[in-house]
Amino acid sequence: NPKCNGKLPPGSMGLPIIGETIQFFTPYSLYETQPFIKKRMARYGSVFRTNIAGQKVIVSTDPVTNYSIMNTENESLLFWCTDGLSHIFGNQNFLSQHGSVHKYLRSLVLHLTGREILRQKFLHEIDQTTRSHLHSWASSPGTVNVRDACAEMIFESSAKKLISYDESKYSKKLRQNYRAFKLGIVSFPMYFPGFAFYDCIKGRKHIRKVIEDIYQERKATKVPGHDFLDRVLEEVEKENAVLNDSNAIDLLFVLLFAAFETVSQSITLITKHLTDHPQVLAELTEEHEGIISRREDENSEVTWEEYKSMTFTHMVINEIVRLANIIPVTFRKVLKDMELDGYTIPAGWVIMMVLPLVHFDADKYEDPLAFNPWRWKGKELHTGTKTFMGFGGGVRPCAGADFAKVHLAVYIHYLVTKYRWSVVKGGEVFKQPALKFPNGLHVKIAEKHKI
Ligand code: HEM
Repeated sequence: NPKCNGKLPPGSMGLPIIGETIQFFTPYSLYETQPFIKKRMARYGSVFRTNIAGQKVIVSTDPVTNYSIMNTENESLLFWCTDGLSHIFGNQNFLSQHGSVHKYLRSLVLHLTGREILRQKFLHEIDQTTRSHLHSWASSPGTVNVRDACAEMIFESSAKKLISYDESKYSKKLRQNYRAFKLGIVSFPMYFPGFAFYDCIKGRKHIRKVIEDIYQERKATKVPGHDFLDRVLEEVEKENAVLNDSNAIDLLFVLLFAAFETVSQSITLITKHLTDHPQVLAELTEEHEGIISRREDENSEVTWEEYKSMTFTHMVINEIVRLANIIPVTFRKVLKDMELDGYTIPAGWVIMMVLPLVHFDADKYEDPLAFNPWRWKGKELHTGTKTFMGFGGGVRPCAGADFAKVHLAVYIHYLVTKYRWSVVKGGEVFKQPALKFPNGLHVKIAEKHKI
């Protein structure tokens, strides 16, 4: 029984050291509440204690409590990564910053992911990349594993915007290393060969080295890349700069990961769900063919006005984000003893909020496990609410939500208007609690006018 100056929430700390880590990482289906959480809620109620990966954790499942925690950042409670994640992302990474430093970094990140840059510059680039990748998928003689092909497409697009990375120039392939890295990101932090965390840290070292080389070369030569790195270097070189070489490289590292992994998983899920739900596909096709019919040139690029007009597309995106729960849990660190739902949470513990629960609550969403984009009709689509926290909410909502949505909307636009596809293999999805596609999603895809 851990020490506490009050009443600790009920629960079990499991085995010495590993606590309940094994139970927490037990796989489960995309369309169910994590059994680890469900069982303990039934036994202990909406707040309980546990030990995951050596970290003392309070699990908070009540959406109203979670919403209020997400709106709080003060001397008692701060946004936090677990110790394992801090090790991976760097101790001074963006996610672990607070107050004015966080505010400053967030506004810097919005130069990469905010609406203005998306409207002025990136929508055009995303359009070009998506068109060319879909065209090459359709031109390939065999099948395409959408899971890998999407990861490649989004990685290429994000790495270009961030650091003008050109895969052909470097022997240490960034994406390959991100693969090892991501497998260990939600794992027990055991730095020993054979453990996913070990590969993850090794992957991190390689990736960081590539980013560092690009960073140092740019800093020395001062030849602009017309990318986010130019902006970062401007900040590093300011007097009294908040950013230094080390945390600037960590920032690039975190953003590259956040940008490509979340978006490529969402695109894979969208492709899968459109295959399985012809009615949704039909309504999307109608929306996008309508957009094309209103253009002077039917082959022109997607414009910002068109993007904003894609109401049904945004309903589909919200529905995918609601069901996928790509960020299954988020953390806050308790700095001073605090009260939560009648219990005392001691300083040093971590609160783990399980945001997906509200997305599967039958009182909030009728038939919650069904993929039903029409449920979003007339509802708020772009802000976090007490019942929709797919992109977080409160004081630190997702900084990349618009960036992700533009990628997804442009992909949907070209997929449904120009291509037909069928799944030939794979498509299974499970959670652990990160999303896993064990057999990928292999499709045969062809341009409509060639069929
Ligand atoms: C479908 C795609 C995405 C989903 C579902 C998603 C979800 C989330 C969620 C739930 C949070 C809040 C975490 C918390 O409160 O603890 C968050 C934060 C964040 N996301 Fe995303 N995200 C997505 C895409 C992206 C992309 C593409 C980027 C960057 C290019 C990004 C960058 C960030 C950053 C920097 C934060 C921290 C914000 C802050 O602390 O102020 N995300 N995201």
